[in-house]
Amino acid sequence: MENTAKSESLFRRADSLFPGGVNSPVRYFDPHPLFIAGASGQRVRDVDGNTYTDYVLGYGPMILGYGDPDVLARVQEGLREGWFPGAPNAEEVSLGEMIRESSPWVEKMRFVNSGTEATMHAIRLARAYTGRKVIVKMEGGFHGAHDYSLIRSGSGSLTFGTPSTPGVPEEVSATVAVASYNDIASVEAIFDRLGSEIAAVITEPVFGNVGLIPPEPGFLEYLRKVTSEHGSLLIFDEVITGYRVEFSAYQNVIGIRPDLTTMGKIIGGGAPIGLFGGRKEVMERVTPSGPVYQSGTFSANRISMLFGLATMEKLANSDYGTLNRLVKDMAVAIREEIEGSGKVATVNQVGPMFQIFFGKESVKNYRDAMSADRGTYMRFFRHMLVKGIYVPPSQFETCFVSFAHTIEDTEKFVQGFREFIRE
Ligand SMILES: Cc1ncc(COP(=O)(O)O)c(C=O)c1O
Ligand SMILES: NCC(=O)CCC(=O)O
Repeated sequence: MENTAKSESLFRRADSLFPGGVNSPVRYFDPHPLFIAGASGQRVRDVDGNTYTDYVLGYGPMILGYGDPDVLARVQEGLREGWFPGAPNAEEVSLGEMIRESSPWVEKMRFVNSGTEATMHAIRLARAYTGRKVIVKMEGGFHGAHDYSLIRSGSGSLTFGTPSTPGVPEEVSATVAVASYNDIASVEAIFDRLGSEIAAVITEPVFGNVGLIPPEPGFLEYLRKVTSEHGSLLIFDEVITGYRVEFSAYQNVIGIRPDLTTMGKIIGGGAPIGLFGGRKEVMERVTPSGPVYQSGTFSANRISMLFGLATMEKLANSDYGTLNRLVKDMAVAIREEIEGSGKVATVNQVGPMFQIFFGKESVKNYRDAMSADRGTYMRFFRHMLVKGIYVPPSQFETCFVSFAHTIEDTEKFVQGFREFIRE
């Protein structure tokens, strides 16, 4: 790393305030995280003045890059009217309409403040609607940090070695059955045993919290079929994938209709947001139109709605095809570097998301990801940081590319990778 004395000093203060010195565990890395002072386009600048081309993008929301002038102007204009929470506003209607027009299977929705809230409420709603208790989730699937889903979960809960965290009552964990992503037989076995008790299957359509893993052909189709046959709901957690690959939820890219969808990240343009939505008859069970309680002081607050609206309006006119091609070409170049080096590694890529795994020929499920060489990944992370490139400080996150990234950026990334893999 370059000189990071100011980050180090801030971390010392932070460490006395926050557990582990951070306000979310995924931000931590040894010996201390970088404190970011500013960000513009595809780059972030730390408090010591070092700049990095960023492939973290705030863990996903910043698909336009940072400080987009059109978003900023729109939000500044809107904020002149104030930033009141706790009352309906015109912006929530416009954003909701925009989402339903571009993701029509989200017939009715509710805005919340995070992806965690979104999946928590979606799960409760599925249980209420079906009158059943059991939730099926995928091993390594991450749906936020609440009790219902922190069971053999991904992201920071893997990185920090607490796959089933202390503090979750056994009674809650006992209502969750864990299957394997991309493994139809593992889902089938659970339905054979518990079919009539299963309220819902929840999964990320593209796995993004054990690194990145695309769905194998037929897997998501099978989830749709088996849930329909058993009267269970299918929940797609699109907190990462919503509006990532095209201007729509990923469900429309693959043509599979879930009963409920959760979103977050991009639809709030970098301000706190979450959404759960889906079939009208299911969503109408939510208070006040139905009995399933859900509320929030800051839900659909005007700041998040303004950021979301400005970002989504811009995304509606953005060329996802070019972005996806840029990242696909980058993945091809990385693959060539791996082959040329004679080393064992692989890269998974879907649209503007990718992740590299060392020591594996291919990564198709959670077990593959877990057996990748995490030590080498962390050495790669540090190597790239020295080159001025910031990738997530964990094997179990996904690299994101924004509309602000250029071919020069991706070439520089590939060059950094080449130096590392040949070393
Ligand atoms: C798929 C998925 N679901 C849910 C969440 C939780 O979202 P949040 O961090 O906004 O609570 C995340 C990421 O954090 C995620 O990747
Ligand atoms: N992929 C996991 C996340 O994006 C979580 C971010 C956080 O908890 O800070």
